[in-house]
Amino acid sequence: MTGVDLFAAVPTEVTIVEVGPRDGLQNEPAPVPLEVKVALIEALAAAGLPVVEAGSFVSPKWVPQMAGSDAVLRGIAKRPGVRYPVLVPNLKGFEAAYAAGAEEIAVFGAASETFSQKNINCSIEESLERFRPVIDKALAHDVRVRGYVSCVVDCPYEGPIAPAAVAGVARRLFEMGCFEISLGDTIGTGTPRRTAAMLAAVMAEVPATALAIHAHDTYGQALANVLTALELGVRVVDSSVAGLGGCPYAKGASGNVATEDLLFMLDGMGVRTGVDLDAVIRAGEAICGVLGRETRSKVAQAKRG
Ligand SMILES: CC(C)(COP(=O)([O-])OP(=O)([O-])OC[C@H]1O[C@@H](n2cnc3c(N)ncnc32)[C@H](O)[C@@H]1OP(=O)([O-])[O-])[C@@H](O)C(=O)NCCC(=O)NCCSC(=O)C[C@@](C)(O)CC(=O)[O-]
Repeated sequence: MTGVDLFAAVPTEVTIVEVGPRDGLQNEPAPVPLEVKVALIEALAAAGLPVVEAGSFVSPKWVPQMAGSDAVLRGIAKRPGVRYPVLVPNLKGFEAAYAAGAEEIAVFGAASETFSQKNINCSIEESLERFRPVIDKALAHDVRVRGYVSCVVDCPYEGPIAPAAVAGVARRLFEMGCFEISLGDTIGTGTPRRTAAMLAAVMAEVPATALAIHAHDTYGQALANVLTALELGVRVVDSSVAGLGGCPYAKGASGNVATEDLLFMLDGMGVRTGVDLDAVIRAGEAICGVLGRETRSKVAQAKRG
């Protein structure tokens, strides 16, 4: 095997999208104070993370943890060159996000009908029709739009999801003007071969350069799935500091791959990210201290000794 580089296709540079302050904190049982959210976002940006998801402009009746995202967005001392996207489900959310200074938003759909109903109270088709004016308005105001697709491998209600269904939703969002499509393995049941099959179907519709992988680590498969995506040409990876999170509408789902663990793998493979692992570990310790919980990052645990 000497001379064969198994990882020749892995990009030399990867962009990490830190989703902990949104995907992580949306799932906390107790509300997290504004100043804690602001401090977390600022610490993550200071660690070199180029994209830090800062909140969600959704109904506070549905996700009370994300109430006050306008104050968060206004409260953070924004660093030049760092992006602070927020989730937006409809025009009402866009108006509020734009008024709070959002320069990037993310609309979020699903490849599963039942998950779409449970998460955003409408069918996949209705959601796409709802996103269209949001995307149009955002682009008219020079606001970039990312698109999420949930349940790209399995749905907590329907079971396996056909790769073609994922590809169809991803293509529609891309055609509507999303610059990037983040593919969410919401309940973390994907394994590398299934992830690769899903990606192959999506890549027939959307270029790899416009894709991100969003892997929850519920079954310990996240890093393997991320590496699979990188080998197939994906260059953007979502992750969550301390592995915080889950989805309120996917019972039992745990957090994304921990940013610390992702960084340890990428650093070890010589892939550039521009992110300081030790600074992320400190940010993770700080938020876990406030939340009164143990980090889910194996690297943070190991380094603590
Ligand atoms: C989409 C809706 C609003 C539909 O919810 P609905 O009940 O069908 O909406 P509605 O238009 O009938 O409005 C109901 C009430 O909500 C209000 N409302 C309506 N819109 C907004 C808004 N934007 N901001 C604030 N308030 C809003 C609206 O004003 C009204 O208030 P009322 O008259 O009853 O007082 C609701 O289902 C919702 O907010 N869902 C959000 C669910 C969510 O945030 N899920 C977690 C994020 S997705 C995720 O985590 C997965 C991901 C992205 O990480 C990837 C992965 O891992 O798979």
